[in-house]
Amino acid sequence: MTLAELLGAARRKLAESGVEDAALDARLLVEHFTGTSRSDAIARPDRTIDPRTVAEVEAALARRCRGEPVHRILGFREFYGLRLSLSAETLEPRPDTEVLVDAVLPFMRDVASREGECRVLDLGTGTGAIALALLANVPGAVATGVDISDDALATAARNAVDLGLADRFRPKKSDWFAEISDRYHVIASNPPYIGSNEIAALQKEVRLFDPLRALDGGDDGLEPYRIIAAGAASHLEQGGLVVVEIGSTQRLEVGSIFADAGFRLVRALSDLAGNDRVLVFATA
Ligand SMILES: C[S@@+](CC[C@H](N)C(=O)[O-])C[C@H]1O[C@@H](n2cnc3c(N)ncnc32)[C@H](O)[C@@H]1O
Repeated sequence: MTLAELLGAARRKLAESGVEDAALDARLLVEHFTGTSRSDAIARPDRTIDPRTVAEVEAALARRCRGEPVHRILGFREFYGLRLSLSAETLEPRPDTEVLVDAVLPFMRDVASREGECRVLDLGTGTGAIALALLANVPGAVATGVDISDDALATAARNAVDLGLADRFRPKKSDWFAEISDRYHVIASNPPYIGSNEIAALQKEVRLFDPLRALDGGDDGLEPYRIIAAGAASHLEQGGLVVVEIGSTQRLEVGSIFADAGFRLVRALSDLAGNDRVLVFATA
């Protein structure tokens, strides 16, 4: 089978199964398993693909047709220009979370240049996405990535090594602040924020393949914010910031949870679709 034939067959199979981005997903899977690039498809469409590789592509397409997200099949996803490995207990990092990184980078650069170091605590680090993106962009930063999942912490640690950031990243097992005693200039978190009874209604790509612990924010989806707001003041350096990702309908509720804990809202940012997505707080 040629590369062009394989690409065409993959596109058709995904489209017939109702996969939304059939052409893109087909290309990503074919390129990954054949070790080819976009330009190979143009410059060498007649290149022969061996039967074993075709079988690998077919197995990957079958997984995608059953609803498994394309990046789970690939085993990695790009976040803020960084290639992050995924594992069973890590959330697949989402482009919307890049807004959170943008929101605190200027503050972190200021702190690092003024004080020589900027310390970040990433609560619920998963793949390490937030912490590692911040470290990659602020050479004077150091980060502690907290998670309750050993699998996620192992993956975050591996990603830090792969990206050459391991000397500034400390993975730490903790139930939110329970094992944390230091103070930080930035406390960042993209916590689980879906209400427990809303999980069943999520798209199957999310419901079946993102870990429940990364999604479930308790009865009203706000429980982690209550814990983070309650513990933030005693873990924040003077003049520091708390930055959290929120669900698109949670701005007022999360705002009042932090206000009750003694914080004022400094900035609210929207995601790429214009939904409320990130809130930045400072002590009132
Ligand atoms: C929505 S995911 C965010 C992952 C990553 N920060 C990102 O933005 O892609 C939430 C993370 O919180 C972690 N988590 C859930 N409960 C926790 C707890 N009690 N203490 C610490 N981390 C927790 C989950 O394991 C998961 O990795």
